[in-house]
Amino acid sequence: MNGVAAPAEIRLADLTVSHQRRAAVHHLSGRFAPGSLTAVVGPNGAGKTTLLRALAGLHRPDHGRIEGAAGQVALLPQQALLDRGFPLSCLDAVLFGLWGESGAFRAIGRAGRDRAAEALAAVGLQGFARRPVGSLSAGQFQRVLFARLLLQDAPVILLDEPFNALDARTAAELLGVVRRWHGEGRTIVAVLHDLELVRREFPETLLLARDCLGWGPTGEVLTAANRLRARMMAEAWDEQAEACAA
Ligand SMILES: Nc1ncnc2c1ncn2[C@@H]1O[C@H](COP(=O)(O)OP(=O)(O)OP(=O)(O)O)[C@@H](O)[C@H]1O
Repeated sequence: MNGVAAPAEIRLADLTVSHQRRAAVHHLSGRFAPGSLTAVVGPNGAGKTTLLRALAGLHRPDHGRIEGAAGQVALLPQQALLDRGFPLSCLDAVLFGLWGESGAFRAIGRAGRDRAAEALAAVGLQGFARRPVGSLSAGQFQRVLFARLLLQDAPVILLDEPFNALDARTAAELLGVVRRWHGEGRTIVAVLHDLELVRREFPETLLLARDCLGWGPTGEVLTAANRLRARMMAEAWDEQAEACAA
């Protein structure tokens, strides 16, 4: 990594995270080893996005603890959850990545703007600095969000459905960026639905169905029996059930 601190181990201890008192992640314990590359998979509503947001410090646990993540993490949010209607240039969108360094209301100097332009170029968006993000295709916008992660240069990178709805070329190029981050020793956690991709590229998998159904080497976790259990749990979810009191 370019002078970035090595990632610490991230430990989850009996973690429960809820929305409106309904548990989305339920008593989850385990660890992301430094430099590991982990896929988080599971049915719709399994708590995957909620877990990533909790790791990023955006959602407070109801119960249990997350250790080792504070100050280390950069998050790629799910594109479908972002509003692109506001007037913002690609360069400014990338510069948001420097907020942690500069503070929200401090001027960003020439060096920061140069780094943002370099990050745009690194994801194939030379000449896009002034383009409004609202005018971009889904693939171009995802490249902008990856450029922002490049600028953040964090030891731990959280990716929420990073390749969803992308053309094959963009997906392959952004996968190349993820491989490079992994090669640099960063810890990477990615929410994914494409199990072929997970089997091919991700050595570790966490299978979530609000409860943890498996966390370890991908081949051992993504068994037919575990996937069936995840589907059955999803079918049985009681959306009115409240978070357990423990
Ligand atoms: N802001 C919210 N307010 C209320 N409930 C929420 C909120 N966000 C998520 N939930 C609920 O929490 C549960 C887990 O949602 P989450 O988005 O974490 O699942 P997911 O595994 O990422 O799903 P998907 O694969 O569909 O993106 C779902 O039942 C969802 O409806």
